Amino acid sequence: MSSPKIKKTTRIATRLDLRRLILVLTICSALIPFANTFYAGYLVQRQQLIDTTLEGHYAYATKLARSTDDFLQSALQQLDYSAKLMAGHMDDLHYLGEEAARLRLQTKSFNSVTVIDQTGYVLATSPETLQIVGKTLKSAGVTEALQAKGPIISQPYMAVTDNFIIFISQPIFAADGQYLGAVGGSIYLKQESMLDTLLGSHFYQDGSYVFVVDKNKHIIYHPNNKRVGERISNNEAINQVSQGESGKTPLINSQGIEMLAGYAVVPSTGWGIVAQRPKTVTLAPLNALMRSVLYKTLPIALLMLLVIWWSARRITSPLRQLANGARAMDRPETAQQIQSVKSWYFESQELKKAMLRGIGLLQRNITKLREDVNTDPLTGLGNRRHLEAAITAFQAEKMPFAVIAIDIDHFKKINDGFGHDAGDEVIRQLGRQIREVSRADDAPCRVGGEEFLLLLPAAPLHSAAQVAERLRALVEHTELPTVGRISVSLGVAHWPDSNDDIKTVFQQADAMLYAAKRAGRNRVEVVPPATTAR
Ligand SMILES: Nc1nc2c(ncn2[C@@H]2O[C@H](COP(=O)(O)OP(=O)(O)OP(=O)(O)O)[C@@H](O)[C@H]2O)c(=O)[nH]1
Repeated sequence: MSSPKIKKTTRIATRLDLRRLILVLTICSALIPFANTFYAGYLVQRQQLIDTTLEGHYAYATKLARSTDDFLQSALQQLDYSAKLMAGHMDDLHYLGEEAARLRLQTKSFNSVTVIDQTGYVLATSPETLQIVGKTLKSAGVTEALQAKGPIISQPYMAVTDNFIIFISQPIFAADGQYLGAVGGSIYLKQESMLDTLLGSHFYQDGSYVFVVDKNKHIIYHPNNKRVGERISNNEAINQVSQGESGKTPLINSQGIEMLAGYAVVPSTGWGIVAQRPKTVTLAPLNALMRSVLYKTLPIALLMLLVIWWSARRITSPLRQLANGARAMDRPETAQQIQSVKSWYFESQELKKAMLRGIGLLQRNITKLREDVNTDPLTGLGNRRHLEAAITAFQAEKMPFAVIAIDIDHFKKINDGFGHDAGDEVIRQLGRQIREVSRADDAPCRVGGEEFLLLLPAAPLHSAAQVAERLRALVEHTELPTVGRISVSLGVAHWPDSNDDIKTVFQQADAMLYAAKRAGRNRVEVVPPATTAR
């Protein structure tokens, strides 16, 4: 009884023949390393690209922080120079206006310039269109400047002119050191300003951009100036830079977009400059490159698969044919089929040879077995099964035949007098003699202990009677080593001449045999013509 496990294994083996197995193994051994190398290569290049981009943005943010710092220092120096000139002309409003205009137009550092006295009262402006001359300003920048009585760069705030600005100012002192007021330049954060020149001119067209935040995480510069003034708290780069840290990091920005950012602090103000680029934009060329590599290598990979599949077919084809042959080893035509298998390589040749040897052996054994089944082991003549097969064949072919029934006379005495082995030898000897008088087509059979039948196809009754007589005489005149001379009695009949019914013909032959016994043995009795049907 086969176990479920063996059944399952057989089912799998039936589904998975050698060709499929080789194909699966080839795909695994060729395509998986190929895919793995391809993917690993992609990952390495991707990481390199990310690292290079981060490094580049960090270097860029650092450079911009330094330029911005230089610009602010330079702006303070320009204001300081003007403050010294204005110190001697605080009551000359025309002069102050001229100097403010020169400062704004020549340096182009500021969107506007304002001169105030020590109370915040506006003495002069450029441009004059500001319309704040004569007003006392209380804005954050002005208040900070008046309190500091020194150079300041304000935090961004909403000015009286309704502009979101940064106010940079220098104090004005008289020659005797008396504080007279301040001259300040404003940078309008939501309009075109020096910051655009400084930061926006470096704006990449490849998706990279720069923005600037103050210490409180308010945007003070952004390429989209609608975002100026916005406070951003959930951005890693801004968090770092507002704590005075410079560096680089991948991050998800406030809009939920993955970015690669470099950031640096402007030392004089604590502002943070962030240069960043969307990750997808950074990786897009690499993805395109990998796609192109894939498209170019795919045909080669497919060709390789095809070659492997074809080779697998060539290798497995003889094995497959041999396996089919192995399933039908008992059929006579299998040897011919296996002989025609083209075994083009050593292993299949050896397999083929071994199978042919095996089939030869098997078929010899089968033939021998078939013969044994129909043969009497003592005499080598046919047995009762052989007799029946012969009768069936003659009947089918409508082949007339004669029957000779043969029995050894007084065989019991031979057995009793010389032993069973001697008796056996007598039976064997009679077998040989029956064969001696038979033709190749005749069917000599041993059907009982010392009873024999000889069927003679196509032999008429009188010919069979002659054969019977020849056998009788042969036995009678043969001297046997142990038992000496013996004799046999024989009865002869014919089908269909003696009777149409085969069974009756055999009974007639038997009856003739016993008639011979009764008549004194060592005789041949033939069915008399009166009992023949025709
Ligand atoms: N040695 C040997 N003896 C056998 C074999 N088969 C049957 N016998 C013996 O053959 C004998 C047949 O004896 P009977 O049938 O009485 O006939 P008979 O002695 O030959 O006498 P008749 O036939 O009347 O002449 C018996 O003693 C059987 O035991 C066999 O295969 N070998």
